[in-house]
Formats: sequence, C-alpha cells, structure tokens
Amino acid sequence: MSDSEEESQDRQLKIVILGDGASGKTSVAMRFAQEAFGKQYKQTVGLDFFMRRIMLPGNLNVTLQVWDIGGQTIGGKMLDKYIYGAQGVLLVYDITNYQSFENLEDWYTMVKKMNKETDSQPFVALVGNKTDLEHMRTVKAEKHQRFCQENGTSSHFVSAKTGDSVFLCFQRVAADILGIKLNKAEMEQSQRVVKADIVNYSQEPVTRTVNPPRSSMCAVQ
Ligand SMILES: Nc1nc2c(ncn2[C@@H]2O[C@H](COP(=O)(O)OP(=O)(O)OP(=O)(O)O)[C@@H](O)[C@H]2O)c(=O)[nH]1
Repeated sequence: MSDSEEESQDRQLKIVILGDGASGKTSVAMRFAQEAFGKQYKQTVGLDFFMRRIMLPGNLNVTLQVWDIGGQTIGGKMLDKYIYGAQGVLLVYDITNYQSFENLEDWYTMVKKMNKETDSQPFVALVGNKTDLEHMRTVKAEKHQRFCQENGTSSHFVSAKTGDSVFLCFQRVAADILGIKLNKAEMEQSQRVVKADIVNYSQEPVTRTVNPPRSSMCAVQ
C-alpha cells in the first residue's frame, strides 16, 4: 500500500434530499452520482438511493450516501424514519415554482421536529434548482437569501440539467459537515462546465461580434 493510501481516511455521510414533487431532487442526486440527466419526469415512490465518493482537502475520502425522498412522502408515516440519522439535509425547490419554495417551510418543520426528538442537528442547505430556467424564475434571490439568514442554512443555486454547481453543492455540504474549509481554488475547480444544446437557428452566414462577451464559467461543448 502506498503512503498516500495509508494516509487517506474514509468517512460516510448520510445526506437526505427533501422538497416538493418535481422540484428536481432525483435529478440533482442523479447528476451528482451518475453525471446524468433525464428530461422525463418519473415520480419517486418512497425513496431512492445514490452514492458517490469524493475527496476533500487533507486526503479525506468521503462517501456520500444520498437519500432521495419522494415529494409525496410529506405527512406520511415513514418520513421521520428517512430523515433519522442524517448529517446533512438538502431542501430543494424549483426556482420557477413559487409554491415549491413556500412548501419548504413544511419540510423544514419536519426536520426540526426530528432534531428535537434525537438531539442531533443535521446541517441544512437551501438549494434552488433549475437555474437554466432563469428567465422563468418566480422565486426572487432575495427571498432565498432571507430564508438562509433566518434559518441559518447554507445557500446554493444549481441546475441538474446542465450540471451547473451540483458537485460543488454536495462538496460544500460535506465539507461544512466535517468542518473543513474549502479554498477558492478548490471551489472553482468543482464548478462544472455548463453543457448546452447547440441550436441551429439559421442557415445564413453567422455575423461575427467584435469583442464577444467572455465568461470563465460557461462553455458550450
Ligand atoms: N430545466 C430543468 N428541468 C429539470 C431540472 N431538474 C429537474 N428537472 C425536470 O423536472 C422534472 C422533475 O424532476 P425530478 O428530479 O423527477 O423531481 P423530484 O423532485 O425528484 O420529484 P418527485 O419524485 O415527485 O419527488 C423532470 O422532468 C426533470 O427533467 C433542471 O435543473 N432544469
């Protein structure tokens, strides 16, 4: 066994994803664990599991066990059992669906109720999904930030469709749970390149822009 293998340590974290049906919980989990995305909506009945091992600074291997909870489980008998023992909770809403944001209060209440009973505090993160649909946004960023401030949660905006910031979200949550600080370079490295479909609008010759706008975070592959 090499020195670096001997030095590496393994940790397991249980991360639970909660939020309304169709807010994109399965898609976020699938993007993180399998680098995949499906356009077709398939409701999660009960729950699904995903797993991915990541490395955090300090040669720390962390296996994230992601519990993707079906949106219909709210009010059901099993929900508190699913949340039990979680070190991290992602509260996911769809930025184009205001109701999905409002309903997070109910989801969060369930988490807090569990905490009272078990005396353990999971780390909670607010995740606004579907940022590729920014033009259809109905939940203002200020509302999102206010929720984070009032409830002491961390703040994330992701797109399961393009993959934008999904890995970074899980990485930051894992680091926060374990009390590890990620530096700017590590976070930038985790920013996924945004993949977009190429749309051929016209067959006419393309006119070139002088000094086209530059972005260091977005590229079409
Ligand atoms: N445009 C866009 N669509 C997304 C995104 N994430 C998910 N979707 C779509 O939203 C729909 C619902 O996604 P799911 O991941 O199944 O939602 P869910 O929250 O797991 O739903 P339940 O299983 O009912 O709890 C699907 O059609 C997805 O393709 C995203 O980031 N952008």
